[in-house]
Amino acid sequence: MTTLRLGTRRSALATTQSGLVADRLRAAGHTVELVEIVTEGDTNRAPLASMGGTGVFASALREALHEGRVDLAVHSLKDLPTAPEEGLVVAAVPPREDPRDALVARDGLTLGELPAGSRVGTGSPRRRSQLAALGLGLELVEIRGNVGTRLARVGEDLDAVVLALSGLARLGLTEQVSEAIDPLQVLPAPGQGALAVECREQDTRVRDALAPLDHPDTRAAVTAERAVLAALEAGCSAPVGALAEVVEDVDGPVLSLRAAVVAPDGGDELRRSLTGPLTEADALGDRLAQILLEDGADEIVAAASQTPTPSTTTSPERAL
Ligand SMILES: NCc1[nH]cc(CCC(=O)O)c1CC(=O)O
Repeated sequence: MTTLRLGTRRSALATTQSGLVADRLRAAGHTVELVEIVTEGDTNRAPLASMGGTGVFASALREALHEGRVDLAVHSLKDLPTAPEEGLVVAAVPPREDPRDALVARDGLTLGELPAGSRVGTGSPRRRSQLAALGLGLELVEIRGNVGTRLARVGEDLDAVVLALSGLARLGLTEQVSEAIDPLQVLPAPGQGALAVECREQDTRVRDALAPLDHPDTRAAVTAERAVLAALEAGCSAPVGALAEVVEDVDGPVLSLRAAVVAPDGGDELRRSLTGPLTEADALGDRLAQILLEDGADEIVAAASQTPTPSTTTSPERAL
């Protein structure tokens, strides 16, 4: 059996995620070699939006796949642009980690316990707008950098940071989490907590090796979530949250899909939900997006794309 060359970014999270996939392939009898790929998202500290969004993480890995330098790549699914990439295929979507966002706050404070004026770091317009919409009077501060850099600022210049629980869980850092944020308050990014294992479309050897890693319930859920994003014509940096969960209905399992579109200052907020069969995940996401659009989501998305990200936003806690 020939070696499977797995392209990975070098951050702690990327190597952990790649290691998970490598372990599963090795357990199935394959030989796996990790190949490090440097992306602009890793070397450039500018806001992601100025580099074309989180797609910058995927593009260097995809280039390596196209050029045959690697045979597979593991992406955080939420960083993958929704448009399919010609010549490549997502051959496996492994079981999802917890999709929720996590609050890491000084003294273990929860969202409700953070006093007005607390400085909360997040680099994501989606988190920022939904946190602003809670009306807690938080000062939302733009941050970037890897998980370690963000966590180090808690108790220094920030009272708290919000990041993906899945990343912390994969790095074994959940003891630092003060609260897993309820999706009723902050809906996660489409695909958050899931991985996408990509390879060349024509490479049946690698496709066959990856097929057993696919988890159909996770694939259905992220398909519905990404369909919402695609139909809203919103990118990964848009203030759009979506979460699909497989729930038991009287006739068996169904997909329960929720989505939110929230203006950058938290003032305008649309939340809608739908339930449908797992086999029609794509259509379900598309229908939910149409409902959001009928109710004005396009205006919120358009306004958000014209609003430059300020370095801080203060959520409107109104005085009496
Ligand atoms: N945009 C950065 C990014 N891309 C993927 C993850 C990890 C979360 C995941 O597993 O989806 C993170 C970090 C974060 O959002 O805190």
